[in-house]
Amino acid sequence: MIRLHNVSKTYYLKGHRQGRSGNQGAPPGRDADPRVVEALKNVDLHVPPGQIHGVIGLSGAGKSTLIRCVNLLERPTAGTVTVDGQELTGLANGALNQARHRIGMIFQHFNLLTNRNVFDNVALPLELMGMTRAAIRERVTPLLELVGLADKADQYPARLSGGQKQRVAIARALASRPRVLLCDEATSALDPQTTGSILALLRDINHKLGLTILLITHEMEVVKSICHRVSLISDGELVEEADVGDFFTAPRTRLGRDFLNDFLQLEPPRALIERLEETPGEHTHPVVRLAFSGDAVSTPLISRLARECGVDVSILQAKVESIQERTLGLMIAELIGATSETARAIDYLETHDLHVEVLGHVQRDA
Ligand SMILES: Nc1ncnc2c1ncn2[C@@H]1O[C@H](COP(=O)(O)OP(=O)(O)OP(=O)(O)O)[C@@H](O)[C@H]1O
Repeated sequence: MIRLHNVSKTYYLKGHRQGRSGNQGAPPGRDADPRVVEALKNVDLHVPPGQIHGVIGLSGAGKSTLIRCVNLLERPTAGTVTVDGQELTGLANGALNQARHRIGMIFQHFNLLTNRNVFDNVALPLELMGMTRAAIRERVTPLLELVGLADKADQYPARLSGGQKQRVAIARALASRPRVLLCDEATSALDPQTTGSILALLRDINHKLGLTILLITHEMEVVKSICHRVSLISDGELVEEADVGDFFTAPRTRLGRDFLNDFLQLEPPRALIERLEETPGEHTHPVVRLAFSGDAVSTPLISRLARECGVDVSILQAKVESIQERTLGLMIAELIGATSETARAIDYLETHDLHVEVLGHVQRDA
């Protein structure tokens, strides 16, 4: 439904004269011109119909640029953008405006018109499309019901809460019956409870209307609550992409692990971190992070480790998370035993579908 192929976006800041700096396209490094910002670098992204896809990254990573390239609010410097089978990067302005009717967008700060009431805010895109007042009413009324604001049609934005404003923005984004909804940090200005209700609404819309949703966020809670798939962006590049359950079980990049550890607050105690050594020694035992889902959650693996591998397990931290339909167990533990026994224990865990990450090794008698 959404396909970005080799998309790059470079901003040339004031003072830079394109084509004369001599380092256009130069790899970033000591000679890179600070007036040239490579906000996106060769991004490939595919979001199939009906998927909720989250892009997460730190501030300045390129999230906003990425989502704005999808409806060409920002025109990519290179690469192609295809939405619903139509290559937008190849369209002239008139055709692009038509194509944009199939792409709704919501923003962090809602972007409502303060001098229009709720009904008229939602009606605006339809007015611009030239629809009659009667047809507009027929379209807007059920949308206000869908977002739970049927009784607020005559209110002005100033008298609405943040969550209600975002509901109006969602109804407005849906007015032209888009196939795709882009969400630019849509819950970042909302408190946790309101965030939850807006995410539930987005999930509901995805389900009821089969709408494909691409969202950008810096909040793992958003990814955990509604995304099917997640991409990580760092310094303009997509560095990791995974199903959300797999990402929470075993992120593949350092950035992914940092996001996850920050979110889960599942780190070994500080005193232990200070004693962790990277390589095993003669008298060390491993400290591991275990992630398990499915049947493994309810299997008494820890007692079996003791019985079958002769290894004692000292649990330092543990939690169970629900990632949509999936239950995920996470644990930080020391495996105490002889080197050959702890190695066998790790093998045993891996063959029982646990993801094992060795965080380091500590001296046995320390
Ligand atoms: N219009 C612009 N002109 C010049 N540079 C820009 C422009 N927009 C973004 N940038 C730069 O591009 C890079 C990516 O910015 P972008 O806003 O896409 O990141 P982000 O991940 O959305 O960050 P945040 O979460 O803080 O909004 C940054 O270095 C930013 O300074």
